[in-house]
Amino acid sequence: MTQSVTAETPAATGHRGVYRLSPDRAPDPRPVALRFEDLSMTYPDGTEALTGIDLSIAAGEFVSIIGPSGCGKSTLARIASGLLPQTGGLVRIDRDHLAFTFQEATLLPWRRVLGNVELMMELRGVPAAERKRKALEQLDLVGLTGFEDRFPRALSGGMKMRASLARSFALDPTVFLFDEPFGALDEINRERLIEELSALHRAKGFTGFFITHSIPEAVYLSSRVVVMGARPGRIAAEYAIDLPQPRNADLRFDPAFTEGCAEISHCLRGLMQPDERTSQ
Ligand SMILES: Nc1ncnc2c1ncn2[C@@H]1O[C@H](COP(=O)(O)OP(=O)(O)OP(=O)(O)O)[C@@H](O)[C@H]1O
Repeated sequence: MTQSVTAETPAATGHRGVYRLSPDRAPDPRPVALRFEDLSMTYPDGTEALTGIDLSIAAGEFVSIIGPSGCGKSTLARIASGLLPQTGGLVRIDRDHLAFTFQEATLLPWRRVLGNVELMMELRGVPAAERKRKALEQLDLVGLTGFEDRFPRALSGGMKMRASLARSFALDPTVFLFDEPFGALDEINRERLIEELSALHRAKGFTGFFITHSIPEAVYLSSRVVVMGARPGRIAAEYAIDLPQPRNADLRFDPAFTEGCAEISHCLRGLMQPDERTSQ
């Protein structure tokens, strides 16, 4: 069982749990991997999706973004990925070592699993022998060894997402953007993939930027959870997730985990005023 915020927690380890961060706190001294500076986005039809987003993510951090539907989470991820140009402010990110996974696994149906995982390396000109070795290594990491020769249609939703993750990890990304990658999966598959992603983050040390609707998913994976308010999206609150690492399935039963989820849920509900709900 993991430690919780109780009297059992030895004083020497300090108070562990989920706590709200002050907007005036000192800047993180670690190198920055992703930064939004006074970022705003207004779509051509006049929809103001984001306003005044200031957010800095340090190298190796795993940060989740949570917020009401339509608050601009996907817009933020698409701007970070470079797929969508912002209309105001700046985004700083190294896109040479960037990977992203969105809700759909987007595998090529005419390529076998191995061919799909090799695809991005092929596009970057990685020699055949090296790409095969690397693809097999990534497939092993995501638990798909033995499925290399299958076509995507013969995979479950969870397996397709695993293959998609393997394809991205093959590029050794330093920054990985996720936009609700497990949203279409059933609960058990989802929990398993979250546990595996958390272990992969620890093993590989990339910087994670994770969009989700699920508070437990965000708390499980993250070192920090950012709560966005309804449109035009802005940052409403940030929480440090100071829970033990490595994380495992037991964490979900830890009082510090459930209390942290409840607090973030409370914050989110407070942001969803009736007029905001009807305007979404
Ligand atoms: N291409 C577009 N043109 C105009 N408005 C858009 C466009 N794409 C998104 N929007 C609007 O911008 C706002 C933010 O959308 P976005 O998809 O980023 O929100 P979200 O927080 O990811 O939503 P959800 O949680 O439901 O996926 C919404 O009001 C949406 O309708």
